[in-house]
Amino acid sequence: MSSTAMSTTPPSFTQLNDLACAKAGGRVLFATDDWFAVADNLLKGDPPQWKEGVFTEYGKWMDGWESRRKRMEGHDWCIVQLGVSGVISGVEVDTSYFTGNFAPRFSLQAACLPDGTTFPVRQPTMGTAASSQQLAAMEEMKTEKWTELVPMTPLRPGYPDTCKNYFPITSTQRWTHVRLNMYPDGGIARLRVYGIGSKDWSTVKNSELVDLVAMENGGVCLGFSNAHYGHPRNAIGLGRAENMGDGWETARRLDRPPILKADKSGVLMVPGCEWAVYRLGHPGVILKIEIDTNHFKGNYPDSCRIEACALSPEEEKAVVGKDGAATGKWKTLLGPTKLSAHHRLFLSGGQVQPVGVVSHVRLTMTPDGGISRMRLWGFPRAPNPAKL
Ligand SMILES: NC(=O)NC(NC(N)=O)C(=O)[O-]
Repeated sequence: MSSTAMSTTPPSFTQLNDLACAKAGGRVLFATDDWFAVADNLLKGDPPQWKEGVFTEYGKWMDGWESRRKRMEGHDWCIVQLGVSGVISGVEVDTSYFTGNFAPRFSLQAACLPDGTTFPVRQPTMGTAASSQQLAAMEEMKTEKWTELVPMTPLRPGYPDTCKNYFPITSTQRWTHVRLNMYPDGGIARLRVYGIGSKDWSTVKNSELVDLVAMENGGVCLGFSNAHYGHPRNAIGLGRAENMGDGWETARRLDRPPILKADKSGVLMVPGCEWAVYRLGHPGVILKIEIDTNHFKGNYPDSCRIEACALSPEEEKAVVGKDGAATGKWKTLLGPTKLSAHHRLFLSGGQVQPVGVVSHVRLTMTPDGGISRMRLWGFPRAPNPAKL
């Protein structure tokens, strides 16, 4: 089911979507002990912090999940409902700043629980632990449904060079929940569950417009030229971006001419651009596009364009990782389009080119900057116009 090999350089699965983060709707449903710091901190999107000399009523302030030193039988664990259910390719267990108090061992289980599965009401509160009634209620849940993805494995302490613990996962099943076990107790700063969302497309009607690239619908970023300030996977995240950090933002390109000039249509004449390639959650016909530069006010791109094509899995392998994801198959879906600051641009009709059924898109921004969201609404398969 899993490999327990740990590596220090981030493995490629960390480029996928974090299915558990709070931003994607991930939630802690149950934790055995929230004494020093509540389990909900595991799912925060921002990197863990250290606050020198800051203490709470219960102990040292810590940015993560930290249970008490156990003085009873058992071990600590929590249940996380994934924000987006899907196939998990790997996990990152970050022990940042937990040095004398990190969880020495952990394991990860997963389950695909039916909608409506209920858990005891959770009120995350420091200085508390699950009551015996709550623990008994959890026992009644058929916990044998949990499948082990990572067996009990040592973790390393939260020093800068040892805090990141990576574990690849080979299961190809769809999961809705994970259970994180700490043996016997201690602290973990962040849990990142990397993978690709999976949607039941059989329930989607031919005439239903769906954002085919959205993370929750199985879209994923496969490659990019630059993600200096923000990863392009953010552009397919849930809802509108919370702030500038929740978008795709590149560094300023250094090949921009010292004095900028524009063509007759006002598009800047610059040699370089930045790109990101996405696989759609389902091949389809794209009819409407939204490009949102929300929060990018002094750093929105001058323009963007989108190309699209249908790629087989073999063709995808050949394309991904290549400079500019070059393939002769790209067709223009959206020609060069001027963008503006902090603005939601909706495109349809004659602006969106009829390129047929496509499975992949390449979003290009010129010359650089930030795009907070890209939405590609379409039909998940070529519709029969007579039936619309
Ligand atoms: N100094 C500590 O961190 N002590 C304890 N933890 C917190 N957060 O206070 C502990 O015993 O693990």
